[in-house]
Amino acid sequence: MPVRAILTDIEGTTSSISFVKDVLFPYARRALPAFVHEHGQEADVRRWLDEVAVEQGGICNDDTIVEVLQGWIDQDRKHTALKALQGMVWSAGYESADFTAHMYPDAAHALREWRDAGYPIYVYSSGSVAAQKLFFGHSDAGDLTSLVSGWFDTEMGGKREAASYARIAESIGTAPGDILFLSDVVEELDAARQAGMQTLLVDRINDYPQPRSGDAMHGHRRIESFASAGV
Ligand SMILES: CSCCC(=O)C(=O)COP(=O)(O)O
Ligand SMILES: [Mg+2]
Repeated sequence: MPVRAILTDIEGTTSSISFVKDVLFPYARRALPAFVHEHGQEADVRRWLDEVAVEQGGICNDDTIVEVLQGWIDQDRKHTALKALQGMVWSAGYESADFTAHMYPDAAHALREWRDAGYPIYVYSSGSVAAQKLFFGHSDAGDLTSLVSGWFDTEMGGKREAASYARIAESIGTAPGDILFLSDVVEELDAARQAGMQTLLVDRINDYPQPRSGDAMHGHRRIESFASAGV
């Protein structure tokens, strides 16, 4: 089937899970208390803190909200409010050059090649759109934001729900069957395939030392590098 557009996940796909778990999450965990203290009354921050407070049964203390958020970081919850706040916190880390975002060289190379060949590239990650832009803008391979035609986060819906992929296809104006989605998570690929997209399972051997095979692949073609995508 021809491919007309590429949609990619970030963590575990273009970039290592360990960078997110060992650098980004601890940074956000440490920086959250001071960030909420300094910016908690700004409308775009308050909005998310209030959402957490209401969801937790009406907490009225910011320190408690911070503890809830830190617990969610420890559990790797893909909650839209947490992801929005994490993006704001990481901004300071990237800007002060505390770290750059990990990007596999094969991913950066393929994204450039695909873009040069005329394929529009889109990103769909649980990280907020702002966090995705920071990530691609401060990657090990330099600023890659100009390669990306559009960014999608969980405001489109959960990554394991077929409806989210249908919404993304509609938003970019391309038939689902012409879109190739790359991810390390089989359940995300199942949802994308249910919406009609083509899929590739990315097994980064640093992240997945036990390569998925047989039944664990759910019939998705498996690659270990973007160089083998065959686009
Ligand atoms: C791009 S922001 C940092 C990663 C992150 O917070 C996250 O939850 C990534 O999830 P993904 O959907 O890219 O696997
Ligand atoms: Mg992933």
